[in-house]
Amino acid sequence: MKRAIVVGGGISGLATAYLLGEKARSAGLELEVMLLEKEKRTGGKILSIKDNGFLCEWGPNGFLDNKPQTLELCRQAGADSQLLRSNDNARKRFIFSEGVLHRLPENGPSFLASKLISWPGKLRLAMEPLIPQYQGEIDETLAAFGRRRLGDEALRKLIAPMVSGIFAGDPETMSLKSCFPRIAELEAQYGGLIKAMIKLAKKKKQDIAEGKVVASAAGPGGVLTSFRGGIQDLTDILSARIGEAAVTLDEQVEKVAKGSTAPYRVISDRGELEADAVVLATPAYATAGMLQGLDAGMAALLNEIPYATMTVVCFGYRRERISRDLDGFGYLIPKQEGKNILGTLWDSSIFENRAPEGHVLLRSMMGGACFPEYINLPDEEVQKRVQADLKTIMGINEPPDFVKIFRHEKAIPQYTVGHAKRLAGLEEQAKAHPGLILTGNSYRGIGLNDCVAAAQRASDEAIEQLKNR
Ligand SMILES: Cc1cc2nc3c(=O)[nH]c(=O)nc-3n(C[C@H](O)[C@H](O)[C@H](O)COP(=O)(O)OP(=O)(O)OC[C@H]3O[C@@H](n4cnc5c(N)ncnc54)[C@H](O)[C@@H]3O)c2cc1C
Repeated sequence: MKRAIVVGGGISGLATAYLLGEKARSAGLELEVMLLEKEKRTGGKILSIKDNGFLCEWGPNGFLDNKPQTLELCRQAGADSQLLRSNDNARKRFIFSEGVLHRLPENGPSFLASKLISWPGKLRLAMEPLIPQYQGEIDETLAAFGRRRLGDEALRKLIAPMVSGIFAGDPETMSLKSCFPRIAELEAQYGGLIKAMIKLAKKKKQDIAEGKVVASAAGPGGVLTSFRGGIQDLTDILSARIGEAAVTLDEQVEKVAKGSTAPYRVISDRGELEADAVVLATPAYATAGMLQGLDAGMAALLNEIPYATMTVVCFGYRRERISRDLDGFGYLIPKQEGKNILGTLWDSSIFENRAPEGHVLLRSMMGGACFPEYINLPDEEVQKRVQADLKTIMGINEPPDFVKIFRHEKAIPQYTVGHAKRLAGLEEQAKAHPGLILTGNSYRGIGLNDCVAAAQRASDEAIEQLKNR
């Protein structure tokens, strides 16, 4: 029997191990799949903590249903009946600018009526179709792209908060084509974003008229989806499907070397195992450590991928303590506003059952690539700063009734300028190691959907290699 070892039990590793087992079965391939995880639990960045009736997400709080990957995996693993869609009002998102929470406009008329962007800023945005298409060779930053196509104000108030909301990133360093490849493609294909929107809307209308199936996700980003027990249900279900015997916890892989009876030897703090295929679903810096001896060139490229820090601050309040409505998803804050937090998610408005009866749960994010030093603040200082910001932004004068603070020293990989070149280098060098596959959020997308899509590709590649061995 052949053996495949998956290292790392976050969503990427779990999805890869589960899919590998399923694909091997349907291909009639006799395969032992093993997953090694260094912590005493699976889930990686996914962890749903229940305390005093509150459900606090340590990392992600869901995935968007406008891409099919995670939904499809849930269906395949028999987890779809337990899915929980976010409330409809979670479509309403806000930006805090110049002392006011502005609703993020969703269409042309609401954009014109919004006071978020000034009239000169709106005029500059309206000129977008006249801006020539990018002809440069260099990997453009998100900031350069935003300034060039949409103007400085849109960059500050729309693009930068979005980049901090998704990547906890700094638009001045992040690569457009690596972070948002679709946007780069739209400019290349249609000559501009407004032109692309008009053409795509026309095509959608035509498709509907011709009776073709068209994605019907509510809102431009789809519907945020989780589980009643929190997003950890997803990784718990996958672990259970893979099977207790195949998942080893508390085992830290130290090295991947050439094997003697099989192509690879996986060396951990517990011993050694030989494998026909190895999938490393670990963060880039951890993968670099494992590959140092086998391929120093790959390790060097992996070490070039930086990570942003993040502090997640959960505050629970009795509902009557908050005078404003919490009808929405929450808000993001442009850096120029000089606040401590990057934004706040109104978690108990997004999903039911995130707070006990008569209470609300707010989750604020601090740090990111723009404020790396915040990770070192002690709890009392974090709480003081978040309270001060919530007072100015939401008018909450009282201290919270419930507090939980989580720190991620290496929260999210940053796809900075040069990321695509690094990936091309890794791909080239990986050709020397057939059956050694890298996956996870360090490469082609950090969303749960991206991790599951990458797991599909990794499991396909592993099956192909195993069949040919
Ligand atoms: C605060 C926060 C909020 C987020 N919000 C969202 C959201 O709402 N929606 C969304 O789609 N995405 C969100 N993301 C991104 C998403 O959570 C991650 O990209 C995704 O969970 C990463 O999964 P992964 O399996 O690739 O990596 P990880 O979850 O980091 O898993 C890697 C695993 O490898 C293990 N490991 C490391 N080294 C070793 C070793 N030597 N041996 C064995 N095991 C090892 C680790 O312990 C870990 O379990 C968020 C991220 C953060 C930090």
